[in-house]
Amino acid sequence: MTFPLRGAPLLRDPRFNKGTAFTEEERESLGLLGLLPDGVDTLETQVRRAFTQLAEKNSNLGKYIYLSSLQDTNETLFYRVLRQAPAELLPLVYTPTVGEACERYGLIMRRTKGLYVGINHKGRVKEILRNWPVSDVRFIVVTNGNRILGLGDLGANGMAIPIGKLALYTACGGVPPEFTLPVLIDLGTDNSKLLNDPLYLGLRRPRPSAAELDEFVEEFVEAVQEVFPRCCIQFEDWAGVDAMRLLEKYRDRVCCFNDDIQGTAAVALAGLMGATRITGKPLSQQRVLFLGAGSAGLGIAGLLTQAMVLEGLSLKDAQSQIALFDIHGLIESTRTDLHEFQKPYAHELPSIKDFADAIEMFKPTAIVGVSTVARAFDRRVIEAMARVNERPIIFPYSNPTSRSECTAEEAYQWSQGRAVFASGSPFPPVRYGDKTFVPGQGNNVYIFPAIGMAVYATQATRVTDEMFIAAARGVAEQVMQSDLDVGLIYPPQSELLRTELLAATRVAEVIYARGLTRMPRPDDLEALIRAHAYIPEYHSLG
Ligand SMILES: NC(=O)C1=CN([C@@H]2O[C@H](COP(=O)(O)OP(=O)(O)OC[C@H]3O[C@@H](n4cnc5c(N)ncnc54)[C@H](OP(=O)(O)O)[C@@H]3O)[C@@H](O)[C@H]2O)C=CC1
Ligand SMILES: CC(=O)C(=O)O
Ligand SMILES: [Mg+2]
Repeated sequence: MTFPLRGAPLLRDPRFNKGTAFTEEERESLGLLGLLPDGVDTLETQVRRAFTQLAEKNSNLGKYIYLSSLQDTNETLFYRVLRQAPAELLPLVYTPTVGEACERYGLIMRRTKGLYVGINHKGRVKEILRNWPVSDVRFIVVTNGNRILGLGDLGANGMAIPIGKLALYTACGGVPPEFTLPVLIDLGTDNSKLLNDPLYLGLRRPRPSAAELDEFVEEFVEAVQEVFPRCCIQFEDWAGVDAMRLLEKYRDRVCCFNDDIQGTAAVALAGLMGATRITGKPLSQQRVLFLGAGSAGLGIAGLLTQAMVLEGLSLKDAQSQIALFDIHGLIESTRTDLHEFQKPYAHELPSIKDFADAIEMFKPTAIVGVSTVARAFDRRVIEAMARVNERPIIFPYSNPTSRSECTAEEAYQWSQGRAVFASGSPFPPVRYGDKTFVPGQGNNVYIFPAIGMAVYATQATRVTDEMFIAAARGVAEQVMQSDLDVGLIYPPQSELLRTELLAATRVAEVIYARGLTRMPRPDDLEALIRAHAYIPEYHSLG
């Protein structure tokens, strides 16, 4: 059978385009003569050229735009480049640079990617989904742009987040890119700066009520079930209250998960598992104080208590070892402004308005920053942690870097090199005394691609918390003593694909054990996962 695409349209198709790597024979048979310079490159030469071009861009946003254009032009080359240097390129296609890309999306836009599902097209969502050129979509990452990283409401500019997350499904989890679809549910924005920006590309209307939001999301979820029946939906960067409500509504009804709640929970759990190997205290003896009590905080608290229960604690005891502190102070039993999902952690504690005071009172072994508030872990906070712990666990998880609750340098300096540290966005190694610490990145990027791969390879029908615990264990088990020796509590990012394929295997074990797929169980799950992993290489099209 002859290949259906030819000539210029083939060069414009990122999935099949090889650019200068089309062979002489392919150029003859596919109508490409004269459309390319004479030289025939190997993929390796193209990779070398791409890295050289990338190095010539003198800002991170410039590098982001370059990589985004590469994705639009030649998908194989794009993923080959990402796979070659994940640790170096993740900060460009993902946090922190993706945050800057979202803030300036109207300006940097070249070619559109993904689907925009606008509330102005209510009643027509199926029609919009059918406009997507692929009929077998397996993964949608969907945001409404209302809580983009820690940057707040960025409206339709939030599209860069699903695009970035799905690129990582492929780069770090091995999910073939043709099965992925980034979606922006455009409900308008309350961000007046965007509404007044002539280059803003989203719907210019205020955000709807929660009831209207729910009704439109219901139409979307129903439409996905009909148009893409094998699709798993990943909710991403919704405002906390919406995120919690939608997850509760859909988690048992369709194949879906919320990355900010469940993915973040699993990466925090993996981090704590790594930290226990340094501090010598098991999970069941950890006391965790959160700054921020939204989707990420409550997600982590929930999964952590489940993991503590698996270590033998009662649910009540596990919950008593967790406390949350939000914009109004410590969450405690006399507070009358709490959401239902916060109440299990509203213990009989004094009313405290200062985070460092809360540390002195609660004596946590770990603090987790999911508040979006830059520098909230100040010197007093870190020193308080260092006073009540020999090895204080400090996790400033807010993204991007500009929202991090502290830097790695601050955590190590103010704790005299005793902190066990990981942050949502990356920090370079820190020298303290005669030791160099390598800060880990406590980011759900260690988890969602692994969940995606496991769901894809097994055709799972649901995503459960138990699968996230398995993913966390799968990541934690790959941390080497040599990593811990330099303070690194996650596997190195240079090995992300290998790490996530193994974590995916652990998740697949749960999927089969719980009957969450109708597929027969193969003997070798690791081989199943490996066989499904996308490899960025050219195939003969002649
Ligand atoms: N590292 C990772 O993998 C991940 C990191 N994150 C990051 O975590 C952060 C929060 O995300 P998420 O939980 O989804 O967001 P939410 O909006 O759901 O929650 C934010 C929470 O922080 C609280 N908060 C705001 N200001 C303060 C303050 N000054 N002091 C104390 N608490 C405050 C909010 O209180 P109130 O509601 O009362 O305003 C709310 O409880 C973001 O920066 C995000 O990028 C999220 C997911 C994954
Ligand atoms: C990492 C992530 O999902 C967030 O910051 O929202
Ligand atoms: Mg997120």
